[in-house]
Amino acid sequence: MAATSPSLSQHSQSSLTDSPPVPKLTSIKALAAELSGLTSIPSGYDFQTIPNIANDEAFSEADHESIPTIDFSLLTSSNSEERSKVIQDLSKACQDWGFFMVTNHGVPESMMKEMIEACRAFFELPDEEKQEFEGKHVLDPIRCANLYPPCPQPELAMGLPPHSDHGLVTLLIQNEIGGLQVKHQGKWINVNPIPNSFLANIGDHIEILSNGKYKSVLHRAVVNNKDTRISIAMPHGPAPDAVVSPASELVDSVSNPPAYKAIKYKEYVELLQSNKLDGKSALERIRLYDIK
Ligand SMILES: O=C(O)CCC(=O)C(=O)O
Ligand SMILES: [Fe+2]
Repeated sequence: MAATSPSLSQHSQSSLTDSPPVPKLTSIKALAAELSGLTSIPSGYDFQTIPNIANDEAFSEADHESIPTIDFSLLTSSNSEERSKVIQDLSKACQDWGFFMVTNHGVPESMMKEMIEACRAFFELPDEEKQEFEGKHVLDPIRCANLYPPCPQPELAMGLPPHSDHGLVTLLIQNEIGGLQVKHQGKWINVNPIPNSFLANIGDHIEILSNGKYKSVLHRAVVNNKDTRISIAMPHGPAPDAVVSPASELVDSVSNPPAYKAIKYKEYVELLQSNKLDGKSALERIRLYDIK
């Protein structure tokens, strides 16, 4: 798994897709200053004009549909029944949701808060200083910090457009402001941050390795008109030259043939970049047949 070193990227309430043209703003500070006097967003930031995001699918706020929670401490419980139950829950979460909250993980709450505050302080730095930390390539080991300032017309904007993560597993910490939504059974479900928890999600390469059993699920970040949201995503991927394919133990040529072509991780990322961030296009390209 890739280690992490700091490299921070900043998202705004604009969509990160490449069209239509947006006003040139170099930093979140510039953007926030620009927005403070505005009651509506500049037209180029209106995500409803972007074909991939327009005509949005159903959105659900139903309380009963929420991301599963895994109590990490139970994974090492001395009680084997408890252990086997949480392992089953974890497997089910990876199959049904591709996302789960992790509680009782042992990372001190104070450390998680400090990371969020360090991230907030980072975004206050002058642009020249921030640029020193920028990753040069998507495969540079990164810790990706996201800042979503308040937006005057949140219903028209998108903090981060729908995508799946390309690595193995991503761990995310966030401040207390919600905004992340996960696609589940055709609907966008709000993730309500549980204090002091990590959010884990399966990336494309676990979907490949598990032959489609564990799902790499679309997610996106929406914005609001009151509070600044901060999140730090820590992606973990295979080595760049590792060739990833469905695990031989999980396939058989008759009843469960491989559903994905083998591909080198770095070639996959290049494929992904050539297709832009519009959903699961790279995964679709190497899928050999439809899986449910
Ligand atoms: O800000 C968030 O909650 C989502 C971040 C994310 O999905 C990513 O960085 O890949
Ligand atoms: Fe993501």
